[in-house]
Formats: sequence, structure tokens, C-alpha cells
Amino acid sequence: MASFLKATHFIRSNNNHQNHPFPQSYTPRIKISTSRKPLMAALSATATVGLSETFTRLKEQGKVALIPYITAGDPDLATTAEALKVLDRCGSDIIELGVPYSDPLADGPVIQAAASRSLSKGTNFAKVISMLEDVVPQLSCPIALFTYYNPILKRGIEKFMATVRDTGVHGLVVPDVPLEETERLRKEAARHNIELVLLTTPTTPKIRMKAITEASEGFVYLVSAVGVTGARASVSSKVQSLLIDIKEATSKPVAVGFGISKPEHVKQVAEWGADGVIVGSAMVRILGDAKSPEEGLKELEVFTTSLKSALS
Ligand SMILES: O=P(O)(O)OC[C@@H](O)[C@@H](O)c1c[nH]c2ccccc12
Repeated sequence: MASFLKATHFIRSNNNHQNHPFPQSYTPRIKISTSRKPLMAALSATATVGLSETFTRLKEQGKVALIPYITAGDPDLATTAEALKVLDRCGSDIIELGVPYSDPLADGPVIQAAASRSLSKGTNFAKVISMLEDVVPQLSCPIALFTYYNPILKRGIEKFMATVRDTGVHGLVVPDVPLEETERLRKEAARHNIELVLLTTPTTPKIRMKAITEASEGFVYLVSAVGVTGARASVSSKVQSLLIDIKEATSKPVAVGFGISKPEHVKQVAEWGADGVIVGSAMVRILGDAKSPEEGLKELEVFTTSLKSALS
């Protein structure tokens, strides 16, 4: 207990401004020492399947990936299992599944509320994993697990990766780890054939953005707006120039998330050259506001289908 608390404190207290939701995306004042161990062994073990292969396949077809995000356990894990199947059936190319966490500092009200409802129902990491063990074999698209860093540290990085990999999860998104600290995570992820997706934001300096694109696996997550997750009226036109900058820095696929909640948004971001679009809060809201799980799943199906057709 003490050691993971200390580790988390270390990460946060080294950031320029406290509790910055995206420590990957800006330069910390104090350089955090990183292991010098070569990554060769780890990298040679990476027979990447999953996220990057999905993007390669889509690119060949001239298509843009639809990546919904939902929070596990809201309204309950049985509904999450069904929701994953619905999302898969409606043409999702990758699904980002959030592990609920009590201090979701990068999340806006919709996902925060979903996480606390889920936690109050008793959802925990072990239960999410056992649900996934059951459902992943029934899905045709890869899962990227979203979690804050603390639950990983609590279990131990290696054990966490092994557990996640055993469920057949292909990717991992961890927003609150500074780039300098991702080396250990990346190494363990690579050893377990998990693609660790890193995030860049509109305020990330170019040189750091380049480093993020180099270190990111699967795809690069472009956060479209400063702030926290949540549906917005429109997608900032700045995304278009950010995409140009990122594409100059890397040939890896780039998926845009934050505030994308309508078919028009999805279409717009695709036209600006994104390789994927991530839609979170709008999905989470549907499941959270529904009168019953069945209603929620039906609405989710309609909504996902409408997003998918905006991409075809
Ligand atoms: O909810 P939005 O605005 O549609 O954004 C995507 C998002 O939900 C998902 O990728 C996500 C959920 N929580 C996060 C925290 C940080 C970064 C990304 C996320």
C-alpha cells in the first residue's frame, strides 16, 4: 500500500502543475530518471496483433476506425458485457473499456458519475477481468483497456500486464503517466504483447509530441481539446492543424478523442485526416441515462450505427 501511494505521489509531484491530467504531454520540471536497460529484448517479443494491425487493415480499405469508449460496470458488468457485443456488432473497430477509478482526474462529469456508480455497485479490477475472459473470445474487434496508473502500480506492473494479456486484451491507455515514466510500462506491455497507447494534447510542445509519437504503440491518441472528457458542441478546428503536425512527426495511426459526440463530428474529424475517432462520454451517457439496461443497449446500437455510417 505505502509503496504505491508513494509512487503515485512521486509522479504527480514532479509535474509542472499539480494533478495535470496529461503528464505525458508536457515537460516536467525535474527530469525523472529512467531505466537504461535496452528495450531490444522486449521489443523482439512483440508480435503485435490488435490495434496497429487493425489500423493497417482499415488503411488498406481507405477507412477510419470507430473507437467507442464505455466505463465497465455501469449500470452493471452484465450490461457492459452485452454493450461490448453490441458495439462490436455495430462495426466498432476497437473498443476502449474503462476500468472505474475513484479519482478520475482527466474525466468530466459524465464519466466520473459512471465510474462512481460502477464502484458503488462493487465493480473492481478482478471482476472486470473475469467479465472480459468471458466476452473477449466472442468479439471480433480488439479491446484497449483504459485505466489510471494507480491500479496498475497496486498490482505490480508485470502482474497487471500478464493478467490483462491473459484475457486477450490487446491495448492499454493510461493517461496519468508522464512520458519519462512510461518506459517501464512500455517494456512490460511489449513483453506481454500489449500495445501501450500514449496521448498528446493541443498544448504539447512539438518536440515532446514527436517523442510521444515515437513511444506510442498501436496508435497515437490526440486529445482534441484542453480540459476533461465530455461531449462538446463542436470539435475545435485546431484539430486539423494538430493532425498535420502529428502526421509530419509520425507515420503511426492517429485517433482523435474528447468531445466527439455526433455523426457530424466523426465525419469532420475523418475529413481532417484522422485514422480513428474515439467517442466516450456520449456512449457512457446513453447507458447511464437509460430507463433500463435493455433500453440503454438498444439506444447504444442506434447511436453506434449512426456513427459508423458517418464513416462510410
Ligand atoms: O468522453 P469523450 O469526450 O468522448 O472523450 C473520450 C474518452 O471518453 C476516453 O478516451 C477517455 C475516458 N477517460 C479518459 C481520460 C483521459 C483520456 C481519455 C479518456
